[in-house]
Amino acid sequence: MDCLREIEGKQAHDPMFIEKMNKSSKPRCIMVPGPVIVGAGPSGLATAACLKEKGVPSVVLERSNCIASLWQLKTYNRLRLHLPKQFCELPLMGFPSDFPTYPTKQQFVDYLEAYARRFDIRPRFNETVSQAEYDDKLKFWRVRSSDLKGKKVEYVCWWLVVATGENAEAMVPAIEGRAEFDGDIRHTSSYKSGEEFRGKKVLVVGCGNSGMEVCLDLCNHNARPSLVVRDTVHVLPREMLGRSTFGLSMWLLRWLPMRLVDRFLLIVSWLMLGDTARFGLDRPRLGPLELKNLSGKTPVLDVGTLAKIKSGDIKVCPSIKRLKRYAVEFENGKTENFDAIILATGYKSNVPSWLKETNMFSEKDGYPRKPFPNGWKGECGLYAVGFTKRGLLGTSMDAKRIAEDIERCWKAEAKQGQR
Ligand SMILES: Cc1cc2nc3c(=O)[nH]c(=O)nc-3n(C[C@H](O)[C@H](O)[C@H](O)COP(=O)(O)OP(=O)(O)OC[C@H]3O[C@@H](n4cnc5c(N)ncnc54)[C@H](O)[C@@H]3O)c2cc1C
Ligand SMILES: NC(=O)C1=CN([C@@H]2O[C@H](COP(=O)(O)OP(=O)(O)OC[C@H]3O[C@@H](n4cnc5c(N)ncnc54)[C@H](OP(=O)(O)O)[C@@H]3O)[C@@H](O)[C@H]2O)C=CC1
Ligand SMILES: O=C(O)C(=O)Cc1c[nH]c2ccccc12
Repeated sequence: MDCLREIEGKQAHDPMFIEKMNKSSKPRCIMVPGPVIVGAGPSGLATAACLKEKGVPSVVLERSNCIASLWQLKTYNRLRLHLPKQFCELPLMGFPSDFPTYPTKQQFVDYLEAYARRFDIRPRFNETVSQAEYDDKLKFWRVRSSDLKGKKVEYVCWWLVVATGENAEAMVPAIEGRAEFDGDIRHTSSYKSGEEFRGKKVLVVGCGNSGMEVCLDLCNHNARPSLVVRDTVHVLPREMLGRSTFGLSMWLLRWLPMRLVDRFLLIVSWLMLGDTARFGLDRPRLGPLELKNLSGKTPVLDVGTLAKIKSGDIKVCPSIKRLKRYAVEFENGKTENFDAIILATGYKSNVPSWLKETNMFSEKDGYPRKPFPNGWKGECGLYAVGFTKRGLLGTSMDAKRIAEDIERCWKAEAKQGQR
């Protein structure tokens, strides 16, 4: 017996054994009276704040070690909001009045930190949700998370709010010959500044807002960027007629049909930017707002990149065929040398990797199946915030609706409890 006790005592101090026990033993179970919110980005914070204001407590789980990890850890230094601040504020607390129209990334992060403090939202950091499943017998959600050491916890709750975002994972395309290329290849989510590419020839793949702005940043740091454009794209000036293009569009949409507003945007863009097709940027057949509405594809809001394309500082290239040691062969048969490649190829949702549910969320793209504005609510207490392809404005709408809906059930439960 003493011998067993001695082994037990030694094991209690053996990190290898503790690690093994943590991994193999049953997860600790925590009953949560209110909803569990997965993700502490703007969407998770907005939902937690709206719930808090209605007296509903929640638990926020975040895989990273900070709030708004997309903004703090995965964006480049020169980033600013590209919609004016009044279209990007979260419910219940506006931006400080001394913020500029287009706040910098740091200002936006400061605002979110202040927002979390104001509503006393304290996410559980370094907890990655690996599985969430509805228990049909018990009528509860079971949400499993694991921390950095592999220690598992199971949260049991009535409501589950998915706030993991449209940008949860980088989209990295398979490119033939990738292993052969000897230069640096990275996604925009790990690009900070053109400083480290000074003097280098860099190929930027993808011409969404990230790709266009990274090219400009590279130019400003005396690197030599080329841009792969494989499809059509709408480039609009960020401002027109002394107003933000986005604000002006929203205002015009109150009076005019979308097609007419699109026509207007295209005429003004043509007057301000010229014919973008002349520089290798063909426009889609549908107008910018109609395309955004139908497919979710965001128009590029130009902050100076187009001028650099016109001046020849940024070269436009076709799709990549394959990579070689220090060169890229393009679909048109031409080969050119490059020191580095930056993939500005976008992001994807990670919901299908952890949520065991397929009625509300599509397994294909990890977005709610129901189109806007009905995608926020599923069955059995399941909700989605921030999957509308409408930026922070969409987040605010979802968060308010979700909090109202949960509040109704919460109050009904409380009444039943009193009886
Ligand atoms: C470069 C860039 C600029 C943008 N600029 C604008 C803009 O100007 N205006 C605008 O309206 N929108 C903009 N957007 C859109 C963007 O989607 C929103 O700004 C916003 O970040 C969305 O918030 P979110 O909380 O839904 O998602 P995120 O900010 O991505 O937050 C989701 C959180 O969930 C966490 N998470 C993911 N999976 C798990 C898991 N399994 N377990 C636990 N936690 C998890 C992530 O770590 C992350 O912190 C921009 C996006 C990008 C990429
Ligand atoms: N200042 C701001 O506020 C900024 C906002 N954003 C926002 O962040 C979100 C993500 O933007 P972003 O990172 O640009 O991603 P996007 O998804 O908007 O753009 C990705 C681009 O990459 C292209 N692409 C994808 N795969 C390939 C490939 N294999 N070869 C060539 N091209 C490819 C796509 O082309 P195709 O269309 O043909 O698929 C598309 O043009 C958007 O909502 C955007 O508006 C981003 C940066 C700045
Ligand atoms: O940054 C984004 O992509 C957003 O989701 C917000 C946004 C930018 N430009 C737009 C045009 C129409 C609707 C939303 C946006």
